[in-house]
Amino acid sequence: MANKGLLLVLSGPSGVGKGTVKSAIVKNKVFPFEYSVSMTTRKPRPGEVNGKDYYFVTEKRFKEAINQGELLEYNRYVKHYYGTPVAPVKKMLDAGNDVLLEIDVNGARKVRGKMPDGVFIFLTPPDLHTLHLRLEHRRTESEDVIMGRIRQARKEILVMQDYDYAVVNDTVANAVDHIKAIVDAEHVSVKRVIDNYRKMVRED
Ligand SMILES: Nc1ncnc2c1ncn2[C@@H]1O[C@H](COP(=O)(O)OP(=O)(O)OP(=O)(O)O)[C@@H](O)[C@H]1O
Ligand SMILES: Nc1nc2c(ncn2[C@@H]2O[C@H](COP(=O)(O)O)[C@@H](O)[C@H]2O)c(=O)[nH]1
Repeated sequence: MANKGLLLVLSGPSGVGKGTVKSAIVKNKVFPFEYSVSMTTRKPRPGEVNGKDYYFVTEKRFKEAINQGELLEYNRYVKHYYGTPVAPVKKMLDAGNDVLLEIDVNGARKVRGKMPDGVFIFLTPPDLHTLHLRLEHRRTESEDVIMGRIRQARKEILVMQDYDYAVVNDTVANAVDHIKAIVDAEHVSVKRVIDNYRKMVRED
């Protein structure tokens, strides 16, 4: 059986650039990974595709997913629910693929509790003013929602200490380079090599 893939949890405040950095990694083929598509009750933004960016569902369906134990974690974030379907994540990891979760800090804390072997990366803005500007320039939320997200960001930045790595997204190229270095190092961490060795011996 294949060695298990790495669970990569990329978290950080809304607007810091998680999606942009993830897309740059994919576009430039920096390293291979499978993306965990989240479920949400928010409405799709222009250009977002159901099943690719998110599974866009009703609140009724989301609550059913919670009750059926379909989610690894979920959170209510500024008026909407977001959650990670557990089955595809486990399947992709078991197949030996690295899996990337792009989730908020509350969700990341819950994943840490369930899957402590994950690699937890906090993407941070150079400063809060820059974060505010990025959310404004993105033009996907009203000023009201942006203010809610900035208020949330002030709290979120304080939990950076619970992460394994902090990466400043000053430029996308820098952030991508740092994340690549982290993933490369994690692949050869002694803990991971020993875990895989033990698995190999058990299967022998
Ligand atoms: N390094 C950067 N320099 C300048 N602008 C950036 C940088 N990274 C991202 N941006 C811009 O900031 C905005 C927010 O980025 P993005 O949507 O990727 O954030 P996010 O963290 O995924 O947000 P959310 O959590 O709300 O989905 C986008 O308009 C993006 O183009
Ligand atoms: N706890 C979770 N948070 C998630 C998940 N998917 C996305 N997110 C985070 O929600 C906010 C808002 O996202 P947006 O797409 O509306 O801008 C952002 O911080 C995302 O990272 C999830 O499955 N679980």
